[in-house]
Amino acid sequence: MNHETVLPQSVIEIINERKNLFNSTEYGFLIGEGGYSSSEGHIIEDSIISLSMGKNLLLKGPTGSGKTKLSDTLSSIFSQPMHSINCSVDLDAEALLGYKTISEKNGKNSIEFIEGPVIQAMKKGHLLYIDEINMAKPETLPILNGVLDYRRSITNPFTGEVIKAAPEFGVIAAINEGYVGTVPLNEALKNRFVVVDVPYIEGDVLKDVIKSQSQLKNEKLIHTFVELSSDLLVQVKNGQVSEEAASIRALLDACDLAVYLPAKRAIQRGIIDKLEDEREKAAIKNIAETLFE
Ligand SMILES: Nc1ncnc2c1ncn2[C@@H]1O[C@H](COP(=O)(O)OP(=O)(O)OP(=O)(O)O)[C@@H](O)[C@H]1O
Repeated sequence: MNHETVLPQSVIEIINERKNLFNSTEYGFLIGEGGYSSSEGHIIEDSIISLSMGKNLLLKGPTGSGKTKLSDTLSSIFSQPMHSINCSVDLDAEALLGYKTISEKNGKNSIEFIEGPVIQAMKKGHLLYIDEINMAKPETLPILNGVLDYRRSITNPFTGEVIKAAPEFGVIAAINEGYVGTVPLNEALKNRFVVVDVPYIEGDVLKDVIKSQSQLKNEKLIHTFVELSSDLLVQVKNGQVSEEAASIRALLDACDLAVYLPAKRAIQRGIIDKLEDEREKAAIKNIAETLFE
């Protein structure tokens, strides 16, 4: 069975309201194959409602849990292009807002400002996706405080231009708490978002995601990979292995490889060898030995 999420009437209405802001008429009410899937319907519903009401959305979940997929799905539901920022310690105001450059026109040099993702998304009324927001240096992001609160505006420090966001502008950020290199998100910044947890999917929903996103078509193997994932999640909950061991991204890699490699070798390459801790690796190898021939 394909798990398509039929959006509740209230959500369809709010999308319809919001749609009046756009020219486009093309968007899907069914989130089907290839889109974000979850047995917890509230994840998609709450995200849509929050964005529709002009709230900033913070997706919180471990690596490979579908945060980017959910953002892409929201972008297609709203028929709204998305501008992305990948945060790192090197992220600076220029990477967010844009930079000045010298350009030549009719033999004359002039200084031109190339708009960055924040200003483009604000002016065009697009979505802004801020990935790994807790990887940025704490002093960099406060520049966005005015963009993220009721003011929805910023004074571009490079040009002096005051930019007021178009009404349909929306912000989605993603955070992977506890991951190496992350810093706790500044309270004032966190306070400007509504938070939606994005956990790893399990069971039939996971089976459908494997079927639609992996090249693996062998039903029995797919079933066993779903069991593997469920066992890994138990180990994560018991603190035996780190959260990323149960990443859906890694699982999909292993499923793909299992089309051509024996399953245990596919798991070694796709899941085990991505980890550092020898005890963790041995624990997962052990589970794989018991499940796969
Ligand atoms: N619930 C889900 N529905 C559909 N696809 C999913 C889901 N969870 C994970 N995936 C798939 O797993 C892979 C990883 O997902 P994605 O890149 O969205 O994770 P992420 O949470 O953004 O990871 P990271 O924190 O490392 O950036 C993608 O191929 C995505 O399609």
